[in-house]
Amino acid sequence: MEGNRNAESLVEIENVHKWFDMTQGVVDTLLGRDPQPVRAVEGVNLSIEKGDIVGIAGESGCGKTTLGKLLVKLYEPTEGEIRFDGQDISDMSREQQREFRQRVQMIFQDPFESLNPRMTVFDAIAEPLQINGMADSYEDRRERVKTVLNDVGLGPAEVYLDAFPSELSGGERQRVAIARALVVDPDFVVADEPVSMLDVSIRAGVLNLMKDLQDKYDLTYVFISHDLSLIRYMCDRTAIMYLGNVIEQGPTDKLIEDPKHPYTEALFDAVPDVEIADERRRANATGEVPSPRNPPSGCRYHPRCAHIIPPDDWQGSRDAFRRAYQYKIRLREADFEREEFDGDDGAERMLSIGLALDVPEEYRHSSELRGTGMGVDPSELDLPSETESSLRTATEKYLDGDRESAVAELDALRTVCADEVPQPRPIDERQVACHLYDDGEAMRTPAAPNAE
Ligand SMILES: Nc1ncnc2c1ncn2[C@@H]1O[C@H](COP(=O)(O)OP(=O)(O)OP(=O)(O)O)[C@@H](O)[C@H]1O
Repeated sequence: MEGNRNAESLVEIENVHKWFDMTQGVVDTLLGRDPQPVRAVEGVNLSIEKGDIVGIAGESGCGKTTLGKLLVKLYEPTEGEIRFDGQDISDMSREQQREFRQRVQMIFQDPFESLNPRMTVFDAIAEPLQINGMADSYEDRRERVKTVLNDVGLGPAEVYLDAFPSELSGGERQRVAIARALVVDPDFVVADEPVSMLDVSIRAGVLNLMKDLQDKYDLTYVFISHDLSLIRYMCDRTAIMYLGNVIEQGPTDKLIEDPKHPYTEALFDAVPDVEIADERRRANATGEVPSPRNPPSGCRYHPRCAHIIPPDDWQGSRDAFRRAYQYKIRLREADFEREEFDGDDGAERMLSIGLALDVPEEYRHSSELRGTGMGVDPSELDLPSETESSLRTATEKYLDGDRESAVAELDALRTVCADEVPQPRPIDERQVACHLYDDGEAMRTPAAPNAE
C-alpha cells in the first residue's frame, strides 16, 4: 500500500477529493462569503494490493465512509482518479460498469438498514444475481444462494431461505448481508464498520468468518473502523485518516509498534490493549477535531499536535512553544468569554488558564498539577521573556475587545506546521505526511517538563 502506482495494485487512489455542500448556504449568504463546502476527503493517495486487508482508521468524521463509498462508486470524486484493475472508474463503458458492479461490493455497518425488511433471505441474496444476470434459472439461483448461506455459517440453508430479517438476530442479519455481497463472487469488498452494531460477544465470530471468506473467495478487503483493536486484528496494512487526509499509511504492525505521525501516536496511546513502552509515551493530542468546512492550514493536525515545530530562532522549550501557539489559536478563534475575566486579575487568570493543557500527568507543570483551577503559572514555562510579555499584551488587547490586534501581537509565533502542507514521505516501510520528517528522521519527542 504505497502512495504510488504498483504493478500488483488492484485499486489505485490518486489525489482524490470529495467535497459536499458546494452550494452557498444561508450562513454563507448572510456573511457574504464564498460557499464553505465540507471537505470530507482531500488529496488522498493510496494503492491497495491484491489479497491485502487494508484498514482505514481515524476518529469519527475524518472521511472513512466517504472514501469507502468513493471506492465502490457510490460517490463520484470532486477531483482525482480511482482506478480499479487499471481502469478509471469514473470513465467506464456500460459493460465495464456492469463488470465493476459485480466485482466490487460493500458491506455496511447496519445490517438492520441494509436489508429490505419485506424480502426473504433468499430474495435478498438472489437479487444481486439477477441484477448481474448471473444465474438464469430459479434452480441455479437457489443452489447458489444455499452455497453462500453455508459459506457464511448459516446452515442448514433451508432453515434461513424463507425467513425475513426481523426473524433473525443481528449477527445472522450481518451474515446475510455478507452473503448478499459474496453471492456474485466479487474480487474487492469494502466493509464499513461491519461489526460495530453487533453485540460484543458475536463480533469475533463475524470477523473470523470474514477472514476465512477472504481465502475462500480470494478477496481483497478494505476494512473501515474507528476501533484500532479491530484494525490490529484484521488488517495487514492501515491508512490513518485525519480531517480528510491520509496522514500515515503502512504495515499495521509497524504503525502500532512505532507510530511516526504524532496523530497515529495519540490514537494508539488511547487504546487500552495496545501496550506502549514508558519511554515511548508521548504527550497526547489536545482539543477537539476542527470542522471539515474550515480545516486548519498546513498540517490539519497542527492545532492539536504535541510535536508542533517552533521556528528555528525559538529560544524556549518546545512544550512552551506549543502552549503559546495554541493560546494564539484560541485568541484567533475567540475561545475565551471576556465576561469571565472581569476584575484586576482577569488578564493573568485568562493567560494561565489559556496556557494550561489537558495532557498526561508527566507533561503537566506543578501549578497545573495542584489543580487550583488557575491553570499554569507562565513563569514555570520555558518561554522567552519577549514572548511572555507579548502574551500578556495580547491578552489585554483581547480583553479590551480588540481580538485582531491581540492575534497580531503574537505574529512572531509561527510554525512550518501551519504554513506548509506536509507531503507524504517514505519512512521505514510507510508513508508519513508530517513536517517532523522533512529532513529524513524526525526531530523526536520533547522531554516531559516534570522529567526536566
Ligand atoms: N452526504 C453528505 N453531505 C454532507 N456532508 C457529508 C456527507 N457525508 C459525509 N459528510 C461529512 O463529511 C465528513 C466525513 O464524513 P464520513 O462519514 O466520511 O466520516 P467517517 O470517518 O466515516 O465518520 P463516522 O465514523 O462517524 O462514520 C463529516 O464531516 C460528515 O459530516
